[in-house]
Amino acid sequence: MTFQIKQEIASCGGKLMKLSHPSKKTGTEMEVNVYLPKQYFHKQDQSIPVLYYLSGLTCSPQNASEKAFWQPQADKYGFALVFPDTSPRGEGVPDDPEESWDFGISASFYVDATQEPYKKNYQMFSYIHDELPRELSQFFENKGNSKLDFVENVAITGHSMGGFGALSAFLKLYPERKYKSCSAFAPITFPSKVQWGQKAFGGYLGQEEEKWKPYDPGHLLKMTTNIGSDKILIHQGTGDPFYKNQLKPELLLEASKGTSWDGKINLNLVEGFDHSYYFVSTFVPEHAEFHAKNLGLI
Ligand SMILES: N[C@@H](CCC(=O)N[C@@H](CSC=O)C(=O)NCC(=O)O)C(=O)O
Repeated sequence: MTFQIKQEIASCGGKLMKLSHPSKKTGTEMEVNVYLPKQYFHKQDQSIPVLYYLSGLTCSPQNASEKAFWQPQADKYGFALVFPDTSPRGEGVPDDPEESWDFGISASFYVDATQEPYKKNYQMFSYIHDELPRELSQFFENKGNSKLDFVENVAITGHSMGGFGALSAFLKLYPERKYKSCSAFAPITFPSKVQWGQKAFGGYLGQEEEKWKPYDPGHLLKMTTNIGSDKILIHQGTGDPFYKNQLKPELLLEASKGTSWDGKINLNLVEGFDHSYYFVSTFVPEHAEFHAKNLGLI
């Protein structure tokens, strides 16, 4: 299995690679964008770490590649970026029976579905955190002057549904500390408690709430122990139309009380910002610095 290079675009000091590959996990062709920072093009002594960015509902790998302005930050610190897709797509992939944008295609919630008809293709957790990093490592091995580390020295972030995906994966895989750091922009923080999450978890995982807990940051905080000084960085705009009914970061803080994550969630409520990429791009430099520190770049 390998990647097809759909497009290579010079961007900032590096290059954005638009790739696609057949995924065993989803049974579909998956698109993914990878930004190679300027450091990649000059021989490095150490492997270049990778930041994974998970996008929100309705997105493809293009939204953040075009509008989040991560690329100058990747060049500044020397990390690569991976922008995966938000769901499987294509012929035969089941979508939302209600034809809404909050479930189905481009709304996978990054879980491994257990329910019909979704379980065949919606294996996004395994795809993103296992298959994709392995495949990217193989593809980039022995290419270019520098090594890229897609597996070990990695961090994760995301926006909205993708913010949830980042928190969920960080905490779910925390015992092995797969991701060195996690941040999120306007994430869905406690999906079991809000309509978007209940619909998605119900559809992909079934109606039994117990089955939702292993993906829900609000529960995962209680199921995994912070081993030291790890912090989670979150920004949330107060002018975001989804803030009070779907995102609810205060619920996550409440859930962290009395756990090893108490005081470790750095929630920044930012006055007036909405849910758009104007908001995301404003705070990308702060998140980039946070991850660069945790990836040992500064
Ligand atoms: N189409 C919807 C709006 C959908 C939306 O706001 N999507 C966000 C993520 S929401 C949570 O996951 C997004 O990132 N959109 C892409 C973009 O480029 O802004 C509506 O009609 O309200």
